[in-house]
Amino acid sequence: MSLPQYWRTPLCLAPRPLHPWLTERGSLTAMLMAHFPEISVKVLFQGWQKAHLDEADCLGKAQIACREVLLKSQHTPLVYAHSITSAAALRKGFHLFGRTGSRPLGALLFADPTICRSHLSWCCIDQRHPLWQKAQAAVGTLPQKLWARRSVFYAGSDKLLVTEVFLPALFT
Ligand SMILES: C=C(O[C@@H]1C=C(C(=O)O)C=C[C@H]1O)C(=O)O
Repeated sequence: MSLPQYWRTPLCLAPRPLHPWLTERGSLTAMLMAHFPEISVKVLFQGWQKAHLDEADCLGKAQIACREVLLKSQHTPLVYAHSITSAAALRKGFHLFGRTGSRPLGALLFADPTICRSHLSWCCIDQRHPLWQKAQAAVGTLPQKLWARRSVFYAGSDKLLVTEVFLPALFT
């Protein structure tokens, strides 16, 4: 069992070039588009899976609907994103979640003024964390430590937990 990665890590411990990316409260996709050419979404997985250990407190331990993507600039991967919601939320507040396709999820979330967002939290993850393992499987060799952020989007009482892992092109 992997050790818990702490999502209350002080921002000052993150590499300074990552601070604007970690703290951006608007659409991360829009921010990437403003800094990199030809941003695209490569869908890696869209389906049902078990919540990770550090997600269970947000969405419980039942099977959850999951979307995993790479946000890329041309051939360069920039962000590995992992978004999860409940079966009930798929029928209600996040009914478009399963039909996003290669459109960025943010385009849907930030277009709906009724959807709210929690505070952002960040964490340094390593090879013990499933998201570090999935990012490496998707892009190949990665540094031993990566920084990730996460927040919860709310549609009424329905929750969508979005975690974004920042890849080396953004901090090296
Ligand atoms: C939430 C946003 O959407 C981005 C795109 C995602 C997707 O297409 O699955 C997931 C997380 C984000 O990196 C955003 O742009 O802020």
